[in-house]
Amino acid sequence: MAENVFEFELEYDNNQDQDSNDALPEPYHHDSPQAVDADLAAEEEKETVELTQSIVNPHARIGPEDFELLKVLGKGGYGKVFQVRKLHGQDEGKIFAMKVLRKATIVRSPKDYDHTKAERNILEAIKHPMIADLVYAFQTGGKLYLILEYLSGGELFVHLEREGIFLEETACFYLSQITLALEHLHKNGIIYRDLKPENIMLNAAGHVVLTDFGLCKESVYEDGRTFTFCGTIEYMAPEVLMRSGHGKAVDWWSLGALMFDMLTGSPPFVAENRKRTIDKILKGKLILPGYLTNEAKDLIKKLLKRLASQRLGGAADDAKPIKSHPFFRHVNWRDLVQHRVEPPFKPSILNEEDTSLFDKRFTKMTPVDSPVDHSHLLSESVNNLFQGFTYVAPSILAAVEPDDWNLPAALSKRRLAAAPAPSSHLMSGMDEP
Ligand SMILES: Nc1ncnc2c1ncn2[C@@H]1O[C@H](COP(=O)(O)OP(=O)(O)OP(=O)(O)O)[C@@H](O)[C@H]1O
Repeated sequence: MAENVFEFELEYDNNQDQDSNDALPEPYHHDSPQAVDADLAAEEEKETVELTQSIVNPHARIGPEDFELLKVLGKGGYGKVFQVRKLHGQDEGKIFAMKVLRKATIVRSPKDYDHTKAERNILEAIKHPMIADLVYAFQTGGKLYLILEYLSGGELFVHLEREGIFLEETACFYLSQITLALEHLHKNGIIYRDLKPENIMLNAAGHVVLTDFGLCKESVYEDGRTFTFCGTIEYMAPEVLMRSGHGKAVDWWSLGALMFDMLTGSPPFVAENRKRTIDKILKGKLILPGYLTNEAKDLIKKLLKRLASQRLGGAADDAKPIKSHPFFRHVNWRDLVQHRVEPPFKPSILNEEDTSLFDKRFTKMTPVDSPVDHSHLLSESVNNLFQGFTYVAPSILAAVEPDDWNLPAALSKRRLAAAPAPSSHLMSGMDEP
């Protein structure tokens, strides 16, 4: 493929980008009284359910003593994620992912879902083949431990980084599975909100599974670093960045940003710093490379409409028009949800414990060579974290030295790649929407 195929400019140009259909109207400014009113109105309609041990496993007595900590898998904005093995009772020997948070709440909009069906159990609302299964939860030492299905295929975007970009057919498979997961959450009144590459994982067979489920999380980090926008912002909808009150359509914007990323190699609006990235998301011109098919261009344009009311998926029928868009014309949605469609590639893993597809900075921490008591070396907070666990792998002890615990989440290569495009000229064959 020609070298310059992927070179294109996403230059922010104040003079050209004010497409009147697409510019955000003034009342969307986050300091405006209208925006505040919208936020308050939205808050009033919300129902919040805090995830607790009694909600997730009301009948089983589960605690840290039931798990062995094997590896660190990753670190998000809110806490670390470990690979664990269940030691006793049901699921004995099975591998899970364990996420440590201070607190997690699921926020639902009651007006959006069918109460008779969904209100029975919040867990039903988040159960779906394309959403990580929450199997157990327990609380101890002021922390919440969520035991989730272990997704050994790693982050989808690790595979994308390896490939550079995906063929449209490949992207179509992943995007359609993500669409199904979002549609399910929306039907249950839940907005995912934080759709971004790091949250899209693959299971052992290569099917998409979203981690989280619109959780509102509280960080385990103790220095108050919990900002709304502490992580990746490149995939966030304009109305999220403007804090102007937002609905389900925010997830469809993120889907559009992911689609753009999968097909071109970087998110649609990137700049050298967060402020300029936000500026571009709010006002920058969307430039689509000419090698995309018309169907792909059309869907991206319709998902990246700045006004949520004009965005595909922004109406009451939510995912319906997205699923019937020509880009997805070959998708058999029924087969897809039942995992009856062969994934584009199968992750190469040896067994269910395999962590080779995870970031080695986490999984290959220098092992501490003797199983001695390291507690005197660890800070009180780290000590508390491991209290009660039957076994903590030496590599985990090495991985959570107090200094490291406070480091910001490691930047993925892809997020680093979300730097400004160096070229200052438009490549040939570029289309403008
Ligand atoms: N169920 C899982 N199975 C395997 N690995 C997982 C699982 N959940 C999360 N991880 C790994 O841990 C990393 C951090 O998780 P995650 O992004 O969900 O954390 P977080 O604290 O919720 O942060 P954020 O909200 O910033 O994404 C993921 O990028 C992934 O590599």
